[in-house]
Amino acid sequence: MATRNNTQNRPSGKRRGAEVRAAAWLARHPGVLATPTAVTTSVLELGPVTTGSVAAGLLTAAVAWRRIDPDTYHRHAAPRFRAVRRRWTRYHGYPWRRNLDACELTRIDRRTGAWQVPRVLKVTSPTPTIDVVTVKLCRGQSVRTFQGRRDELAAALGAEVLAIENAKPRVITITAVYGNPFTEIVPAVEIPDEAHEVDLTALELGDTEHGQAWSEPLLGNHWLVHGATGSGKGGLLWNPLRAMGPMIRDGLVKVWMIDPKGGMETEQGRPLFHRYATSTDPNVVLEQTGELEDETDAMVALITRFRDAMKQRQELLRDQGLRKVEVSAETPLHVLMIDELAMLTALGGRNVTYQVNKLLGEIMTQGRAAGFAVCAYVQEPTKDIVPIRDLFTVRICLRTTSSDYVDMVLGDHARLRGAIADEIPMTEDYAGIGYRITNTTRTPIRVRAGLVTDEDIAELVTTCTPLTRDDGDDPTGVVVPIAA
Ligand SMILES: Nc1ncnc2c1ncn2[C@@H]1O[C@H](COP(=O)(O)OP(=O)(O)OP(=O)(O)O)[C@@H](O)[C@H]1O
Repeated sequence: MATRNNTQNRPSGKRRGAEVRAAAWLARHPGVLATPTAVTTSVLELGPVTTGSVAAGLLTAAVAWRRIDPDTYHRHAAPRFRAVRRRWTRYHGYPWRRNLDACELTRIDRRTGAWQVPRVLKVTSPTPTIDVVTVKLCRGQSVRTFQGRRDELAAALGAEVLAIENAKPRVITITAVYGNPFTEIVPAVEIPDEAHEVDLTALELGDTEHGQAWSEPLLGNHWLVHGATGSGKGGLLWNPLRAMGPMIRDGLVKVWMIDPKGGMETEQGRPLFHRYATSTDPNVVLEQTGELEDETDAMVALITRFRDAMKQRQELLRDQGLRKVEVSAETPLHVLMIDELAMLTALGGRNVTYQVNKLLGEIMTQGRAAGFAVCAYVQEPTKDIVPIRDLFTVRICLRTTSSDYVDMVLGDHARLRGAIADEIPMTEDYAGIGYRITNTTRTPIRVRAGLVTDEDIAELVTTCTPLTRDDGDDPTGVVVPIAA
């Protein structure tokens, strides 16, 4: 019985007629028919002059949009124009068939003898150097067929690197990266002269691959920065400090720095910090009560104090009937920076892990309106290390060691949309390069942080060390580490 059914369901071995195939193709590409039809109708009905004027008007509008507001143009219009152009020039017709054939990714149907070419369903082009191509496989192919020919296909397409993933049954996405848009080092961001020039809702960090300034909001946000060792996380610690330097100097921003990696990265900036704790410097642990027994306690104590300060601020706002803080010398923005959160949450022991996660959860759920922000830097973004991951509102993914980490940091399907941070080469030419996701369109954008040298940090310390020091006398007698 089964055999008979199989025989009945088997394809007849005959190809569909050419006119049926042409109709199916047109149904899949309605624009091919609709565009010339619309143009012809317009010429016949309105005349060539009016049609030409409308076309010229649309072109002028696009050019004007690009000139007047390049940000929104690059976010909304450019990816669409680019995707259409690339679809028809790179991923269609003869060039596409020839490339796949050269890589042995086409098939000959053994019954009909028809040449089968995996069909492009969709092309998106989130950035000028990244295309994401959704492809329907031929029967008998799998994602592994393509993954096995990845290098050959990259070479045939002229791409630097490809990432190939399953999207759904018999459908894959090919993310093609065409070169490094950052051929030159981006310098450290400028330190503004005065506090009023600082915009806490758009702190500059470097460049986007569109050649524009890359900024992120800190006020009302929490940052998660992920990158493998040597990926350039330092730039995302120092550039924001430079961008808000005058506010630190004038006491409008207070930075609480925790460096569980022994202070190698942050020691140079110590005079800038309102509070400071490292894992190795016993001098920063002042024990008045004898409660602080080791460096880890000092770091946990510092987070506790940060939380307490937030609670006090909440009370103040409640008393004043305010729901949100206005940054001022009386109510500054407090920023807790933790360089390598894993040292506290994964490696600090069960008690420390529990305390730190609880404190951070409390701070991050309640601190935004009160003017308390957290910036955490991690090499591994798994749930063990960052269980409170979803509370971070700004996330940046530099070079990473695992493809799984990309979605953990940037959100579901970020890698499918083109953020292949795991394919960023492990060389210094690519340090500081990573991806962020735009909140409006959810498309990934490649960014590069400014390179902050020791001289740049020294300049920051010289020009922006706070004018007055608040040594933080604590009525409880627990003295947390004090900078400088
Ligand atoms: N934005 C950048 N542009 C160019 N080169 C950079 C940039 N950032 C860092 N680098 C280079 O990469 C090296 C490593 O950077 P960095 O120390 O910031 O990495 P990291 O991610 O903090 O590493 P780790 O986690 O091991 O401390 C630096 O010494 C510098 O030469």
